[in-house]
Amino acid sequence: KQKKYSGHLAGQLPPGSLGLPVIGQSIGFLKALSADKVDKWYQERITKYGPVWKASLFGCPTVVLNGPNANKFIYTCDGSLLANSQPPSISRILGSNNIIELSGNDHKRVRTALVSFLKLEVLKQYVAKVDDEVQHNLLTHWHGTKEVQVQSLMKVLTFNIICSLLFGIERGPKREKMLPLFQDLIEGLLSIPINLPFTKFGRGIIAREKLVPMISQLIREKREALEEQNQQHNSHKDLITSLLSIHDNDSSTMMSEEEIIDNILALMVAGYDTTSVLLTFLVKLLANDKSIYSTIVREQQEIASKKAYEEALTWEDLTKMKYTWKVATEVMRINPPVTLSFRRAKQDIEYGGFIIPKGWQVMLSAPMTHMDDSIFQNPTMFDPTRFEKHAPPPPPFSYVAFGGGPRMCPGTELAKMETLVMMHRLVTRFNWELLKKDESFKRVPMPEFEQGLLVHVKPQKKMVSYEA
Ligand code: HEM
Repeated sequence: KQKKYSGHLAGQLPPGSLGLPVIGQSIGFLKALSADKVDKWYQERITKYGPVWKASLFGCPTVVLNGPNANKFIYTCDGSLLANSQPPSISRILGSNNIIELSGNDHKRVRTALVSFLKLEVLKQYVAKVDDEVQHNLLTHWHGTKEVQVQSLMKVLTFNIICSLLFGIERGPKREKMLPLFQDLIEGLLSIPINLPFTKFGRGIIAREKLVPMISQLIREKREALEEQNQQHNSHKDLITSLLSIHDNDSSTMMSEEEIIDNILALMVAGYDTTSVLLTFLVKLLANDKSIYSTIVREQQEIASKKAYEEALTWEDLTKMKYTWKVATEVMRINPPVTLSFRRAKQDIEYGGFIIPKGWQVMLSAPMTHMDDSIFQNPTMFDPTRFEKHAPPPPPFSYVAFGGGPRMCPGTELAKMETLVMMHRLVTRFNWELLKKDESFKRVPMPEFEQGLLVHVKPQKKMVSYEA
């Protein structure tokens, strides 16, 4: 029998167990997460309790919701009912002004400013820049080596692209100084918040303290450059310049310097691991599935055949990579890079006949819908034709690799651009084989391959002649 909730809304708490004090079900959950079996962990509870149930996770009573309607409810819910809620380590390291922490008008304002650079019409101009970073990455790290660790190289690539496009930091010592600092910062985000110099959290704080003056200096330089320039000819060379140039109605800049710093850090974190994970899964898939590999190669060779060897890709070329993107979309259906989303009830909420009390955590098992056989037939089968034009599109809020609603990933177009350019250059320049056919990965919470996905690489003929 369910306990009655005696808060201001009368009703029942969802079924389920809160387990032991503090620990709750966190250990079992983290174990399932690490083994990439969270869907099984959820399914056991859904079978037992139904689609709305409670548990205690990360020291907090939590209601877990499931299904497209639940996804829609959480993704589109007003911020005064459900707010974004992250562990305290995240806001301490990324700063309290970062977009993930904000809600209401502040969220809208900061998001509008970021999207004014990240939207497709603007990003289209930067395909050649992304291509330059991709070609440089391949020449530096893949060429001339027999064995590569794919995941770490994909991280170097996404870091470099973000440095170039978003921060306007070109190749050189500044980037090299920043990379290890960003890595410490990222490792500290999901750590136990004990601030000592040797803990992950402590190292994350130290990294923030070193990065903030570097970014401040960058902002100063860009502000000066902007003042010297004729404003009318300002062509938004990077995100920071763009943020410094856009103004509110009262002509003050839309974001303060503190806000720019916190959001620069947040964008780096949001864009670095996610896209590199997708690229790593793609490399693995293409090594194991010859039929998908050859269809992608055909699509990419067709584009390459009309261009000179190193000629930069254009936006138009990317629009012809439809099959490659369907494959990437299906990769993210089966292995979504982001699987956990947390919110917090700002007031008592009635949902599905139950009460979610104020202050409780609400967790979205969003990608459960990716494996729901009433939505995606034969869900464990890899089938990019699900996303063909003639196939019925999945119902709203059931494919949620990029989230949904007003907080849907604003980096989708950038992630797509990076993925398509890298896949084009990889399949037209290299052949590769996995050193371990089924190298597994853990989710911590992002997928990390045990050996970083080791592959044996061989440059294709043209690359050899280029070398000569
Ligand atoms: C394959 C790559 C990516 C995937 C799968 C992905 C996935 C997601 C998901 C699922 C969310 C929503 C989380 C929630 O509602 O709780 C999100 C939010 C976000 N993503 Fe991405 N992302 C990717 C790449 C990027 C890139 C390249 C950037 C920018 C450089 C970026 C920036 C952001 C930001 C700033 C948010 C927070 C938006 C807000 O709260 O309004 N992401 N992403």
